[in-house]
Amino acid sequence: MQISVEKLGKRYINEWIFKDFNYTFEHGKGYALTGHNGSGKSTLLTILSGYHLPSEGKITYQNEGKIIDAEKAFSYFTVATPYMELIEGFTLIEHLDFHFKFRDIQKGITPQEIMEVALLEKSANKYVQNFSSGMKQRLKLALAFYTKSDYILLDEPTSNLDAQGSDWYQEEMKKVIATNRSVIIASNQPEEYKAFCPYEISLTNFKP
Ligand SMILES: Nc1ncnc2c1ncn2[C@@H]1O[C@H](COP(=O)(O)OP(=O)(O)OP(=O)(O)O)[C@@H](O)[C@H]1O
Repeated sequence: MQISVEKLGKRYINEWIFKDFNYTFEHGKGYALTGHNGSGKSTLLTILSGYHLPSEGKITYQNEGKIIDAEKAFSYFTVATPYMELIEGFTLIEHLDFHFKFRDIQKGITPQEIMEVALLEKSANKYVQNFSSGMKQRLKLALAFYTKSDYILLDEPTSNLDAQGSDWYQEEMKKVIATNRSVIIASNQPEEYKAFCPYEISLTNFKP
């Protein structure tokens, strides 16, 4: 899928966060959204995935030359962001069973394998609300990596991860890149994106 963004702007009350943002995101490429705290990286991710509306401008989603309705574009994305809520009242296995009912998962991947990949196999029957923040982050990332999607959107992906978790992220991202999907990573930590995102977009440049 290609995402074309024209004259995009977001304003909260009287403050423009960014304005006149024009860009085309191509299939199979890696993009980093950088910029100072508050420059709008997370906000732009939420707008690209259709979770929030822009204040002005236009986003066009196209797949193999065909326009995709904005309302249907969400199925082309997986996200691991702070605004993506896990279902706290489910155990891990219940959460995965629920997720598998609603989204297409990468071929041949089972709930058990997601647990193993996310280093959570000992927590199958633990309630998600009792997970540590690092465990929640690994679960979010594993769901984003192993659910079928054209675009993976990540917001500060290694926040809450320890050294082992950060190494795990690096290894999983290498596999993601090899599958020819697009990734867009909002981050100010070069180690989270440098190896995977040849294209860097600084939102600081779009502050009016
Ligand atoms: N719902 C909201 N209402 C008002 N202002 C908001 C809202 N959401 C975000 N903002 C403001 O928009 C600006 C951009 O926030 P955003 O979280 O997108 O920045 P960021 O670049 O991701 O920051 P950080 O690097 O700190 O994560 C900030 O000034 C923030 O206070």
